[in-house]
Amino acid sequence: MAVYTEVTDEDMAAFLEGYDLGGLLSCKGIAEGVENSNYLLHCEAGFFILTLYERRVAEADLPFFLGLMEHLAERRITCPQPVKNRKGVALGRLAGRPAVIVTFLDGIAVRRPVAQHCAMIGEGLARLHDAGSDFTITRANALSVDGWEPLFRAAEMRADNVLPGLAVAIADELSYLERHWPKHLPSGVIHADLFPDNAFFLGGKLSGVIDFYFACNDMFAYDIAICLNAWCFEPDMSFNITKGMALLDGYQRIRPLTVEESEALPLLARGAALRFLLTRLVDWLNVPEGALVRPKDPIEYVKKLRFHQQAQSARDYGLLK
Ligand SMILES: Nc1ncnc2c1ncn2[C@@H]1O[C@H](COP(=O)(O)OP(=O)(O)O)[C@@H](O)[C@H]1O
Ligand SMILES: N[C@@H](CCOP(=O)(O)O)C(=O)O
Repeated sequence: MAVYTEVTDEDMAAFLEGYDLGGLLSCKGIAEGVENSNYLLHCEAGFFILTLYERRVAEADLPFFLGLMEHLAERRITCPQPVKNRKGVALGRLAGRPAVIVTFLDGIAVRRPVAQHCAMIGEGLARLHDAGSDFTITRANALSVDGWEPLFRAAEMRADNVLPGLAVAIADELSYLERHWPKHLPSGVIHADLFPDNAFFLGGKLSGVIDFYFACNDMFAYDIAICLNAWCFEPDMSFNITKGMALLDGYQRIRPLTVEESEALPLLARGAALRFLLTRLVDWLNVPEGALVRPKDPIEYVKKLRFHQQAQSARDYGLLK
């Protein structure tokens, strides 16, 4: 359960007084997520999500995230919308943290995606990339290759307690990726965390996308690589090429990949696996005392990384052309 910051009833009531949402009927800490503190608010005006931004979200980046959600919604991407208070401002402060209320999205996040979900997520991702093309605020990816070394240093001394030999394996991979990371692939606004828990489905269709707090400007194909990692492995950590094919086909129905993007896919998949391995490792080793959170398993991403390290080409992910 991700609640790092508790909010007193008095503080909550004072905060909500600034909004036109009617009385608070109930407020529950949300069991999913690992990054921020989230509460489900039931107000007289309906259901809302209250997010208190925690350690990985820089307050200066909030105009990018909130502006992006508004921009995407104007281009028919269903995503949460920041709710403005009576002064017309969405970003507030609660219990010492930056805080925002967003609209609640209906839909179900699938626990065990099948190929059809992967096809829809591929298509949805490409639509999101297109919709972001005229968004004018930019944000560098703080968790791209330059951000991995500091994460590794924060976990290096204790990495072998999680898995013997892990520190050396990460150091070697980091050094390889730093030398080979591509620089000139097509780029734009990417979601950067489009995992199954951040995509909702309703009536057999992708109904909405949430959690834009890693969104940034980076390579489109890197976002695809993140999704291949998150959506196309089986619980035994074998890669399901049928799901990979579905995701890549779905994406290319909207935005075909360039030859350079296809060729870079195995390398980008390695980078994406290392990125999530590192944040999970750091979080696994540093659960804040008293926080209600279930940290995610870093070893899952060690296994995914091993698959990518032996991949020869994009064909190993189901890319046929
Ligand atoms: N706008 C929303 N509508 C409906 N549910 C939401 C919304 N935002 C968050 N949630 C719920 O809260 C959970 C945690 O949100 P998420 O943004 O993933 O947290 P974190 O910032 O910690 O990654 C989600 O898995 C989902 O169940
Ligand atoms: N997707 C990340 C963790 C952060 O995302 P959240 O949406 O689950 O809070 C991972 O799986 O490592």
